[in-house]
Amino acid sequence: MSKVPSVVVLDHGSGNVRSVVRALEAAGAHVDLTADRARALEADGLVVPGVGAYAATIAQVRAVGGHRVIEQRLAGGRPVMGICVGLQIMFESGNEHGERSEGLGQWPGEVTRLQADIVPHMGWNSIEAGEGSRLFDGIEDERFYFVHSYAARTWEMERIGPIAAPVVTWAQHGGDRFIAAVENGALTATQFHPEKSGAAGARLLRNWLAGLGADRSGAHA
Ligand SMILES: NC(=O)CC[C@H](N)C(=O)O
Repeated sequence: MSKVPSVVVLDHGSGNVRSVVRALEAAGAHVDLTADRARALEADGLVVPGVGAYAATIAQVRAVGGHRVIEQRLAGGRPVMGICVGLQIMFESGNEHGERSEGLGQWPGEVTRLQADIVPHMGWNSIEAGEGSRLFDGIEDERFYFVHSYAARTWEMERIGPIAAPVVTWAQHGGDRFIAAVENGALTATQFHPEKSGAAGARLLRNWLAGLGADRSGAHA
């Protein structure tokens, strides 16, 4: 019998986390909002949400030791999901208001300002799910809610030998194309807010939870 997946939402001082907690609970997870290292390592899944500036967010994540927890989880193939700035800090760096900040470097490339007449990109938008995506399985109306002025606008990570290439999902705003989601083994991230994206967002979170392999009882058939 598979148990209810346990998820830690990393409490690094960002706003908007309560809606992430509620959305994950509605999707069927037991959720803790904490920065406690042991609990963040032990949970079936770790979610790194974030709203606000890149520099402040990465500083907050480092201040609670989140960067070490993320590294340690990913080294052991334990799932992590980044949301909004939580996606952005997974890249090498971010450049907001002329301030360049070093990110966690899980993916090469820099997060830069959207090149569009209307910024921030705020509202519902469609996405082009990457081939082989599991995150968007079963989601017919692929429209999600975005609130951002910066984005990863290029994908520089090539396939590395037998290692499967990450699945990258794109979106467009004002003629500018940017990364809307990445599925890279244990690391998943969305630029949009699944917790604000209605039924599509709820299904996406259920899809992510389903992949957590919550049954860690060892009683594999
Ligand atoms: N929603 C946000 O906090 C936006 C995150 C980031 N500062 C951006 O503008 O892209």
